Amino acid sequence: MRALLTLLRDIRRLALPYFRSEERWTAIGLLGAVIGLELAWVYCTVLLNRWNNAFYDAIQEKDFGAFKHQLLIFCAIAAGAICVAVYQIYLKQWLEIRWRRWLTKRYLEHWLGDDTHYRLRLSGDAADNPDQRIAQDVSMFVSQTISVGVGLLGTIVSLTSFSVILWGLSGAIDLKLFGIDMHVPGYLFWAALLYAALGTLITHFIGKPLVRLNFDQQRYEADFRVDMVRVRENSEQIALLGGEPAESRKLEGRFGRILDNYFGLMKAQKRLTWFTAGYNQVSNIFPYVVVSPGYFAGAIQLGTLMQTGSAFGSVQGAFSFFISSYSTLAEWTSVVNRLTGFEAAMEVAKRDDGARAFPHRREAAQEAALALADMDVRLPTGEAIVAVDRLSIGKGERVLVTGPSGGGKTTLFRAIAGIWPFGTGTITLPQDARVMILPQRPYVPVGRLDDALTYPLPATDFDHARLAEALTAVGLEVLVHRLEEQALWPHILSLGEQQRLSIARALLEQPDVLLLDEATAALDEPSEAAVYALLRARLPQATVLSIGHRATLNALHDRTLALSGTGLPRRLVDGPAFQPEAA
Ligand SMILES: Nc1ncnc2c1ncn2[C@@H]1O[C@H](COP(=O)(O)OP(=O)(O)OP(=O)(O)O)[C@@H](O)[C@H]1O
Repeated sequence: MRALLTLLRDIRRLALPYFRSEERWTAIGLLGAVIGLELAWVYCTVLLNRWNNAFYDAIQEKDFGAFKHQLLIFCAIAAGAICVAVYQIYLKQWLEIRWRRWLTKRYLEHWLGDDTHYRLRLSGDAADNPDQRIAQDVSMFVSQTISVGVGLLGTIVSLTSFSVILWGLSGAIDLKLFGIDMHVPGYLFWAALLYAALGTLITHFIGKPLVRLNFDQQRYEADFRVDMVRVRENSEQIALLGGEPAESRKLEGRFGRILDNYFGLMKAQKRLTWFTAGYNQVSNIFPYVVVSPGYFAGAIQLGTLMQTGSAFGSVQGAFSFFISSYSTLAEWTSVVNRLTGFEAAMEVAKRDDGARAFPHRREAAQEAALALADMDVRLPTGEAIVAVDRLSIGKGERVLVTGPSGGGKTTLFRAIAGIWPFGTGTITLPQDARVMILPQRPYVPVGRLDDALTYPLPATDFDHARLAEALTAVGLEVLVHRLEEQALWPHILSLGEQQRLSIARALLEQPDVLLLDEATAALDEPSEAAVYALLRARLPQATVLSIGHRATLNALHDRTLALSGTGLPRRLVDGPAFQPEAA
């Protein structure tokens, strides 16, 4: 019961925001229309039920005139029912796609805002496969919420209408139970209720494992898909390393989980279908078995038998809503659980953001380009890896940061760039200073080269001549005529070319603080020196902090910082470049 209440609360929390959003009037209007059409559908079935009585009476009486008249009435009811069915599906789909558009946009904003996507990755497996949550779960949630919600409403209305009809058609019955004489009015209604309640209990008992199995199935499918995308993205490395057998083993393992779970699903579904299919078959005949004694005793006409049978079927069918929709409900429950988990994980990631460990203070009167104070950079496990007591770097200064591999240099840069949340301390920058970080392996999006060059700004923000000039300055003049070409640039460009491209990006963006994390490591030494000379010439005001291991970098910088000490945390101090001990 507690689980049901939690589920209902989760559904409400996921569904309500759309109906309170700026689109609320269209949303409410569409929902109202869909509900109205559902009620119209129930009304058609009530009319058909009444029609049953007159139609079968006409047959029994061999009254051809009445028979023809009833056929005409049937055509009118059927025409109405067809229109209702067509427009209900159409408007339902309309509501679905609008709701999905709104919810997808909202999730994308949450996921991509405040570095949440990165923080979710840092926090591990809290929300597996966000892509699947946004692409598939949102769609399933919307369509299933509408169909289950409207279906449930239709069922309740249908139940009420047919219960009244059935109660009116059904006489009272006198029973002797446990030696007590009982007078049961509307006994057919109670018979339908008992029949359906028993069925529902058994269905729930048999079908319970489906919720978990559906949840896992979606997760395993997504893991399998993501691993294949990784193979595609790293196909060159895999081919070079001859990693195909390893990948194949891994993918087969992933698929094995899908398979095992699917077998579980099949077995659970089979068990459930044994019961529900049998139940549905019995349901076709059960009402007539219950009502027929009255007919054979001559108490009721054929028309009344047919109408009562159909009303009984409708009441029992409505009571059995749970049975007929169990698989959908199970799937819906797992979708709701996945989306709730995703929202909760994003909330946690954002809450970390609220208590951001490294507040970036912006001060108008700040003299230094970058000041670090009392910093304690930590790993997600809480272990401190880098400490900075007090450090001030002047405008235009070129600083080389050195230290042992794995010492925490990149992590320190992440903290300065504002994306690393673990640790304490203060980072102070001038009011409008722009910070840009260039990693060793730059992100080069697929698409047009000019968009890749100016990423994340659109290429249209720059004129062609400027882009061509930036490319030429970094030695990529051969690419100038391909600026508008769409291609898989991350696979086409060598790592050195990608590093040059990202230097060109920095020339265009003109940051105040430029962090180079081994951003020129793929270039030969003279080319690297040329790039640093270019940066000095083109960005003379920019403060440049570089991480690098080459001794030649010393001469290209004004100052050197080193991570000192052997134990953790290592302290960042002014001093000679870190020298690895000879092995
Ligand atoms: N997301 C993360 N989760 C857990 N540990 C991490 C994460 N990122 C980095 N680390 C760990 O932090 C330590 C420092 O890593 P970092 O990349 O900052 O080192 P580095 O000094 O830049 O190394 P290198 O010179 O080899 O590039 C490493 O032990 C690394 O495994």
